[in-house]
Amino acid sequence: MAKFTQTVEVFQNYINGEWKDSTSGQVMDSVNPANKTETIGQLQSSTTEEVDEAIQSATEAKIGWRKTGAYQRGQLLASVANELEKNVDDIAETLTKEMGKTLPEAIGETQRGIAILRYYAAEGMRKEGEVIPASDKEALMFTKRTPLGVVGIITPWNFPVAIPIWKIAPALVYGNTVVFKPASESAVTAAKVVKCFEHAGLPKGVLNFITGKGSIVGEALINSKKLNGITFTGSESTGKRVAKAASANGIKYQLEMGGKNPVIVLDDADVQSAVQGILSGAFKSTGQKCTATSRVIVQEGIYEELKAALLAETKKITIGDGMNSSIWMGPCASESQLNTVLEYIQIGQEEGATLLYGGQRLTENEYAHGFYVEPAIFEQVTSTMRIAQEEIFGPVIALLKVKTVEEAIDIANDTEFGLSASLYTSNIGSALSFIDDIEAGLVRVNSESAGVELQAPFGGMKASSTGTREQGEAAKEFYTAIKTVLIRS
Ligand SMILES: NC(=O)C1=CN([C@@H]2O[C@H](COP(=O)(O)OP(=O)(O)OC[C@H]3O[C@@H](n4cnc5c(N)ncnc54)[C@H](OP(=O)(O)O)[C@@H]3O)[C@@H](O)[C@H]2O)C=CC1
Ligand SMILES: O=C(O)CCC(=O)C(=O)O
Repeated sequence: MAKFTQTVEVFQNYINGEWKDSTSGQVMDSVNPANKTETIGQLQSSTTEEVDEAIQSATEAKIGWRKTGAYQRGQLLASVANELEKNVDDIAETLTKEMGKTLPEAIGETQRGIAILRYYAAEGMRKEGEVIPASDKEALMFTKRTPLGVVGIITPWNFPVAIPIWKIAPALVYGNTVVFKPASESAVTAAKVVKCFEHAGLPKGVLNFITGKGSIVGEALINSKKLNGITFTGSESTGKRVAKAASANGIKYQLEMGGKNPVIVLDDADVQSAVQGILSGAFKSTGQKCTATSRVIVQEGIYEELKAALLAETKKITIGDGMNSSIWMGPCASESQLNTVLEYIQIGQEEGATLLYGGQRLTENEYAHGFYVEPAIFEQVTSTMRIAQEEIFGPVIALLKVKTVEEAIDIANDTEFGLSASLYTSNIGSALSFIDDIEAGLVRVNSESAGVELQAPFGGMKASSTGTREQGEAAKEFYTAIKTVLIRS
C-alpha cells in the first residue's frame, strides 16, 4: 500500500521586501489544536542576527516612509484591506485550524481586520495637528504629529488577525516602519496577513516579519537599542520584561495584558439577557480573550434563577472542531493552555469551591487528538481564591453571591486587573454608580464583557495595561510624538 505523506507548507521571514529562510536552517511546526496530528505549516526558527537585520531594514526604510505622506500611506492600507477581503476564506480557515476558534468567529475576526485597515486608511486624510494662538500675534503656532520611527510589535495567539492589524495599521499610517514578531502558535495565519501587505505594494523594509521563539526572537527585539517604540499584547510576565527593557533603552512602550473580568447581575436584571451575555463573554473563543468573563457576581435575590438558567444554557454548548458548523466552542489553542485550564479547575476544587458543572478533559472518539475541555462553572467561590484572582484564559466561570450593588462593585474591583467589567440591571442609578466606581478600562452595561469596537479606545487599568489606549483615534497617542512649531516671518 502506498504511504500517504502530508505536504506541509513552509513560511519564511519577510525582511526588506523579501521572503527568506532563516540561516538557522531550523523550522517550528504549527499544529491544529483540534487535531494535533495535523501540521498547519512550518515557520522559521530565526536567530538574533536576523532580528537585527529586520530592524536594520526598518531603519533604512523609515525616512522614505515618513516622507511618503499620510494620504498615500492611507491609500496603501486601503489596498491591504482589499487584499485581505480577497483572502477572507483562506485566512479565516487557517485561523480556525491553527488556533481553534470556530469558523464564524474566525471570519468575524478577519472581517474586523478589514474594517480596522479601512478605518486607519481614512486616518491618512484626517488632521495631524492643531493651530494654537501664540502670545506673539505675529507668530503662527501649531502642533504637528511625527512618527516614532521603528516600532517593534509582539502579538499573542488568541487574535492572530485582529491584534496584529490593530497595531500594524496605525503604526504604518502615522508613518512608522515595523518589525513584527507574531506568537509562534498562530504564526501561519500572521504570515498570510503579512502577504496581504506585500501584495498591496508596501515599499520594501516598511513591514518586516520575523518568526521564532519568544525567548530568542522576542527577547532580541525587546532588548534592541535601535527601536523607537514597542507595543505588546500577551501575558503579564512577558509584559513586565518588555517594560523593563524599554525603560532601560529609553523607548516608548505600550502593554496590553490580562484581565479577570467581572459581570455583575443585580436583582432587577433581565436574566435571559444576562445569561446570553455571560455565555458569549465567558465561553466564545473557549474563554481565551483578555476581555473574557471569568467572575459572575450575582445579587442574592436572583442568584438561584440565574444559576439555573446559566447551567441549562451551558449544557447545550456543542464542543468540537471549529471547522464543523454545528460546533459552538472549539478546543483550547494549545496543550499548554489546556493544561493551565485543567490545573485551575483542580486548584478551584482544592480551594473549596464547588464545581457545579463541566471542567472535564474530553479525550474519546472525535476528541482523541485535540485539546478539548468542557466549560466549567464553579460556585461557593470567595474573592480571595486563586480562581477568583488569577487569569485562567479558558472556559471557566466563578459564581460569587452578594447582598448589595456596593458589595458587588467592591468584589469586582478586588483584583490586580482592570480591563473590562459589565453590569446587568434595569436601574439607571445602579448603572451610574457602576460606571463611576468600577476600576476597568472597558465598562459595559447590559452587554457582555468581551467585544471591542475598533473606532473606540481599548485598554485597561491597573495591571491590565500601561494605561495607554489602542485602536480608534487613541492609537495616535502611542504611535506619534508631537512637535510644537512656532513660525515668525
Ligand atoms: N490578549 C491577552 O491579554 C493575552 C494574554 N495571555 C495570557 O498569557 C498566558 C500565557 O500565554 P503565552 O502565549 O505564553 O503568552 P506570552 O506573553 O508568552 O506570549 C505573547 C507573545 O510574547 C512572545 N514572547 C514570549 N516570551 C517572550 C520574551 N521573553 N520576550 C519577548 N517576547 C516574548 C510570544 O512569543 P512565542 O509565541 O514565540 O512564545 C508571543 O508572541 C495565557 O494563559 C494568558 O493568561 C496570552 C495571550 C494573550
Ligand atoms: O474582546 C475582544 O474582541 C478583544 C480581546 C483582546 O484584545 C484580547 O483578548 O487580547
